[in-house]
Amino acid sequence: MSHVLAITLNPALDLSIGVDQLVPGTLHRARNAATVAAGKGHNVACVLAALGHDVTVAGFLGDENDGAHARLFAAHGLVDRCTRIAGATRTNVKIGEADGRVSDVNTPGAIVNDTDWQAFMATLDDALAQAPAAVVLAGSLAPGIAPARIGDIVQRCHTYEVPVWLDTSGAALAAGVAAGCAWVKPNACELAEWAGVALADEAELLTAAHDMQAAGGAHVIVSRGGERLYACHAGQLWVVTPPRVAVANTVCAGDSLLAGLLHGQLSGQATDEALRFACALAAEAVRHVGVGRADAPDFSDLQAQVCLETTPHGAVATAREPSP
Ligand SMILES: O=P(O)(O)OC[C@H]1O[C@](O)(CO)[C@@H](O)[C@@H]1O
Repeated sequence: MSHVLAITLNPALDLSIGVDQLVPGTLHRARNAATVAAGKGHNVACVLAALGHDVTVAGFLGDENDGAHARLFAAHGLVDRCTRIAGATRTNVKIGEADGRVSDVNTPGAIVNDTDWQAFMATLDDALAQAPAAVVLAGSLAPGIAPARIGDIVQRCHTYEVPVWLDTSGAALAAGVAAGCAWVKPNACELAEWAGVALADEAELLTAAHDMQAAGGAHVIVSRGGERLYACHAGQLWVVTPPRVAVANTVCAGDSLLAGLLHGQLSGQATDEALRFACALAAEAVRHVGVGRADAPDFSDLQAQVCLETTPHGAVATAREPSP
């Protein structure tokens, strides 16, 4: 198995609250509530560790409340290289309704100053010198981190010849793509924001994905919630239809997808096999709070239910609905 460095520049404590139905402006009595240590890179790290990889985590954690993250890292055997900063790691609120819909309120996070940044970059150099097989750079930027710094991280990874898997949004996504990443995982909204246009249909979405490849994302996978997703990889367009599952909580689906795909690549799986595994892992994740589990008893069935189609890049406009 491989060694991976997972970077989360703005981690969070996720406070998940279950209500029957969210009615803005009214009092809700929650059915349940739980707080877990999270953040996109950390979630990816947990999945990869469960799949047998050796994972180091880096980024920032507030020194006032790092206990939950430290316990998470210990429980998953993650090597903790996170830079402690003054203040508290943010809490993000996830309100889940009985029908599986989730409303997210993601807060800004503790401020990262220049000294914190220099400390982080020194740690990054150290971690890259250990020759990880890949770097995952995922999530939003904490206040104080300029988007251009994503480009600095990617460049530093190039110096050590380590491929970067990027999952972020807005100006940080643009900076990361421009610096050149191995894989980029925008969702459809993030891709539209990057392209600067509303993506009215599938053809426009695929054009934007190919533009992202041309701009520096060598391979691009576009996630679309429970709908079929698209992967532009090695001259092919892959159209992947997920299995239908009862949706309980969608929060970690994208992180599970990215981790599953990276696991497939690191394990030498063929593209179709890796996409099938990743898509099944994302579907498994939405059945409960938290990341997808490949040890779920019906995981092979989920994999078998993933529908894959492929066409050459030139045929993007004709990507079809899967056969019934
Ligand atoms: O960094 P962002 O984009 O605010 O996203 C953070 C959120 O994303 C998640 O990692 C899920 O993808 C949550 O655990 C977390 O609250």
